[in-house]
Amino acid sequence: MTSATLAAEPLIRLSNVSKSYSTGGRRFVAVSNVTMDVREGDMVALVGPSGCGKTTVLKILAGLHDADEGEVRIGSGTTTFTPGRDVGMVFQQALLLKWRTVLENVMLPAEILDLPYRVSQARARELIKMVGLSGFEDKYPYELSGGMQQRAAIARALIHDPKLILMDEPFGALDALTREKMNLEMLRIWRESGKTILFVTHSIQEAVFLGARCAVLTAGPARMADYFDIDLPADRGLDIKTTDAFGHYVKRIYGLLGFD
Ligand SMILES: Nc1ncnc2c1ncn2[C@@H]1O[C@H](COP(=O)(O)OP(=O)(O)OP(=O)(O)O)[C@@H](O)[C@H]1O
Repeated sequence: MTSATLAAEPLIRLSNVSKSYSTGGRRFVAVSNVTMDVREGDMVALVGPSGCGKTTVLKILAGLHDADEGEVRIGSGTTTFTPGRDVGMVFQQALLLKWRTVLENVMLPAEILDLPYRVSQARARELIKMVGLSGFEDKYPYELSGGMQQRAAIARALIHDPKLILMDEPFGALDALTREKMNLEMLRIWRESGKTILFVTHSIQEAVFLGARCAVLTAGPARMADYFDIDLPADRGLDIKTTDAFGHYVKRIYGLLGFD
């Protein structure tokens, strides 16, 4: 294989992945037909209604669940991948430890992974700056707004320099204006960190605004309906939401979800 071929290899390849759960003696398809390549450094949005299997896909990628069928490959000829070390996660709730300061919360994965303390602390301070929390290093979670808590959670997800960031509705609990602001911040953080990010959302606008690519999942039946590039400039501002191109993608997703 040539180096050009290796460089073009996706970081993630999912082919026809499906997963069922057993409840009350019955099998229930949580997600099926998931086929997607994720290039290193892309931000990919997974959008769909409640119960369509978005979190299940993230859990499979995090190594928390095995797929029942299909191929799951993470890593490439040039990039090794160890789920316990190479995944950073951000959830709908920030889940900060209330007895730890921002700096101590951001340091937590570094402590768990036993990474060198001084280097990690310097990195934590850099990340706190990158997520816009300079000056709040020694504050406790109760002293932060919801948006600030999510910023700290994002810094915590980045502290061990993971190759893949999985975000499950990270801004779902924020008010609408804070969410818009965090969307802008998220684009900046993605550009500055260069990370590969999978981002789950119920919001079609958020998916189109943040995604370099977008996977649309449907419920009943739970399956991946489509996966396509969002061909908008990487350096997007909120004004892009009023453009025809943005509207075209929003309309496409509404159609896939049956809102024609
Ligand atoms: N551990 C489990 N055991 C049984 N059923 C489960 C389990 N986890 C998820 N499910 C079911 O599988 C389906 C897909 O769940 P999943 O959490 O992946 O959906 P989702 O798209 O992330 O939903 P939401 O947007 O509401 O978080 C749901 O119907 C859910 O009830």
